[in-house]
Amino acid sequence: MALSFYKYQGTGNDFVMVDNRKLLFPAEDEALVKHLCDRRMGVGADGLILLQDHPDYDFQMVYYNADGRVGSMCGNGARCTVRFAKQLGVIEDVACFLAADGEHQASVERDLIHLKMNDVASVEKTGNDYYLNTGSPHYVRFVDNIQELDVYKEGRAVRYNDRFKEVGTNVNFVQRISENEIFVRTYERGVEDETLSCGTGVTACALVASLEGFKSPVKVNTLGGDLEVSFTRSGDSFDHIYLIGPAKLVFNGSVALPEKV
Ligand SMILES: N[C@@H](CCC[C@H](N)C(=O)O)C(=O)O
Repeated sequence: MALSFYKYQGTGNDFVMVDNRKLLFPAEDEALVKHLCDRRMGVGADGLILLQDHPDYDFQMVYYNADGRVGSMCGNGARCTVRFAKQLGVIEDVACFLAADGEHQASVERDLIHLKMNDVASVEKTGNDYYLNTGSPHYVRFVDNIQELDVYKEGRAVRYNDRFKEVGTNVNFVQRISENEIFVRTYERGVEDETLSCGTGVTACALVASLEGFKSPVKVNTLGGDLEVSFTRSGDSFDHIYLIGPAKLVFNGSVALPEKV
């Protein structure tokens, strides 16, 4: 049996996308999702996303990390899903959809997707670092040597420390580039490696940057490309948060499904 899929990437965070409006995908099969995300034995991706119908929304996105487990909110994946929905004719240029952390609005504006993120009620300061949830949990640390940093080693040290080893966290490293520009590298939970960008991570870092004097909008450079985050801040609470950036179709195809072991 073969599965039709589309491969999308949002600033290098890449996803296997499946039109699951007929609900034919075995959504409980973690081993299958992990196989499809495997970069040698499968299609290869940071995650897998099912686009599904929903009675109250234009569509619902179901996100899985590359480890096969259902994940939390995926900002880059959501931007790719909006582009995918437009490609399928499910939407035109605006969308109201359901994700793991609730309802999101989005719009397609030429080659950029504008995604409204959920409000952030507070940010925890821990030493010189920060911890917050932008739909997924993010630990944020400012550094001065971001290009030389061993993100895998330093990210895993936080992700598997006594506080986070059970449920995990994404770990972001931030360097100031100019008065309103930062560079972000992310070790991603559930991928268990550095990804070229992480949308909820970029959002978290931009909000934290504003606690350190940056003003909205914050330009965020990542290894996979550039994004922008705009927001309204009141103390350490944030709303009207938008993650803005490109999302592109890379290829589509069909993949043989492994025989059940
Ligand atoms: N890459 C995603 C984040 C996906 C969820 C994350 N791996 C987690 O498990 O928290 C993004 O673009 O936000």
